Amino acid sequence: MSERAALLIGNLTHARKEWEECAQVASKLYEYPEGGSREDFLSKCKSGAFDGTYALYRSNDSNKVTGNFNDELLDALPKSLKFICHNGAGYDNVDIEACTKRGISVSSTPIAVNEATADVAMWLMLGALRNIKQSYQAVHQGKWRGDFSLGHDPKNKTLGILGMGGIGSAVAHRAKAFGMKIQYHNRHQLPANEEDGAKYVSFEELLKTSDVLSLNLSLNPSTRHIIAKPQFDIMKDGIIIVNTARGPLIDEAALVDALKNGKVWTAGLDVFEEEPKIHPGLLEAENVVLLPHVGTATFETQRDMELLVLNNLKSAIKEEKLLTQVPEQKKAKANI
Ligand SMILES: O=CC(=O)O
Repeated sequence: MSERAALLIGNLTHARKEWEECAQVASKLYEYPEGGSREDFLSKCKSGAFDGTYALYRSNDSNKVTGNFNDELLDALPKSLKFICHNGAGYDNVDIEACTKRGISVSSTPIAVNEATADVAMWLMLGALRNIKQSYQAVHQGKWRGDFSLGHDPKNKTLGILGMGGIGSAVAHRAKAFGMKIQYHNRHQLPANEEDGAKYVSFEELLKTSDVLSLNLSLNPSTRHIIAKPQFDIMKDGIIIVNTARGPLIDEAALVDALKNGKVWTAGLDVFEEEPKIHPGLLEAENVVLLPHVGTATFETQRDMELLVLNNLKSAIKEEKLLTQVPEQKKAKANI
């Protein structure tokens, strides 16, 4: 077997020991910890510092350092690279088509993220239903209830889920326990046994008839700004928007307008169009609940995600296949 080294880009917090154990299957372990820069990373790659790398682990936060995995970066990586194991359910910062063209397989971390992200979606949904920001701020400012107004119950409200994958289904499961009626839209209807009573509707019907809309789909060129002014225009007046998926799914400026003119009653957001920058209209708005992209930020989930990435890495080195390869590549398998 030719050399099969592994490269860790970014930090591992919960599964350090398991990473070190990868030395049993990899011919060598390289590390490029956080703290560098894209320029530095590219020059190390070009100088041969990671030669022989066959599979790499890419932490989600390392994107801040290396930037997106695009043509430029893929060209600089060692030619021996065959597998990219990305830590994150979303992988919009990896150019999958460019990887496929080079014969590089990519995995992400679905499943491991489902429960924690769905918990945060419910937290934001309940917060938005109660328009919690006003009373939360008032009590912290010593104003007791302040300019208090009543919220809404989830019970009997129609929750529209855009993207009924693992996270969407976990949101549906939780929302049902709160008495919500669930409808969803996907490119394809799920088999009846996976719908768990949720109603499949068209995208337009979802927008027109939902009281609360939860975004649980991935970001790609065809879903960027899937929610913009024309979509807000046909929604019910007073709809509530929850986004725990990716910020650029929503045209943030259009959301700010819709919050101002009352089309959207409140919103609960964990993700933003230009993270970590947040549209000033959202920061100022009294009717939004904001979190700084912490959907998967629990000890248990972070560890599960790290372990899943490492299991992908080990499977790549030992068996030349990934456990959770991204779906686009499964379709384009012929090219890999
Ligand atoms: O946003 C978090 C993830 O993609 O896992």
